[in-house]
Amino acid sequence: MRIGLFAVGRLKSGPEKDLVARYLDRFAKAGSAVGLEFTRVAEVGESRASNAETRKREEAAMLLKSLAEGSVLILLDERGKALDSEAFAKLLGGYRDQGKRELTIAIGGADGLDPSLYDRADATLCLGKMTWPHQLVRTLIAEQLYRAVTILSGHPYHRV
Ligand SMILES: C[S@@+](CC[C@H](N)C(=O)[O-])C[C@H]1O[C@@H](n2cnc3c(N)ncnc32)[C@H](O)[C@@H]1O
Repeated sequence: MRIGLFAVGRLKSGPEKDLVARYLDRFAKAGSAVGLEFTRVAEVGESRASNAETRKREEAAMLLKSLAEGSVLILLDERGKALDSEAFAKLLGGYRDQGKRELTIAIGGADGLDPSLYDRADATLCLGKMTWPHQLVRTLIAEQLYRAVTILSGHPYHRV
C-alpha cells in the first residue's frame, strides 16, 4: 500500500524538515518488508483568500484534486480519535490487508481542515489534545509512520 502526506503550508529548511526527511527515509527503507511504500508529501501553500471559510474550501479542493481514486483518507485533527502507536500500526496494516492501494494522511493549515472533508474521511485521528503547528505535526506523523513499520515488522525500535 502506498502512503502519502498532504499538507497545507510550506515547510522551510530547518530542523523540522530534517526530521521529517529522516523518518520518511527510514520508513521508505523499512516499509517494503511489510508491504508499505512512502510516495510523497504533497505540499500546498495556504490559500490567500480573505475569509477563513473560503481559504479552507480552496485548500480542501486542492486536497481532493491530489487524492488518488479510491485512496483511504486519514485527517489529522486535535479533535480526532486518539490511538496508541500499536493501534495506529494495526489500522495501517488493516487497510493494507484489505487490499487498499493508496492512503493519504492530511494535515491542515492555520485555519484547520474544511468541514466537507470529514464526510469523505475514513478516519480522523489526533496526536494528543493540544494544538500543534503544522510543521511539528509533520514531524510527529513521520515518526509514527516509521514506528508503525517497526511494529508491523517486529523491529525492536518500538518498546513499551
Ligand atoms: C495549527 S493547526 C490548525 C488549528 C485550527 N485552529 C483548527 O481548528 O484545526 C494545523 C493543523 O495541524 C494539525 N494538528 C494540530 N494539532 C494536532 C493534534 N493535536 N492532532 C492532530 N493533528 C493536529 C491539524 O491537521 C491542523 O489542521
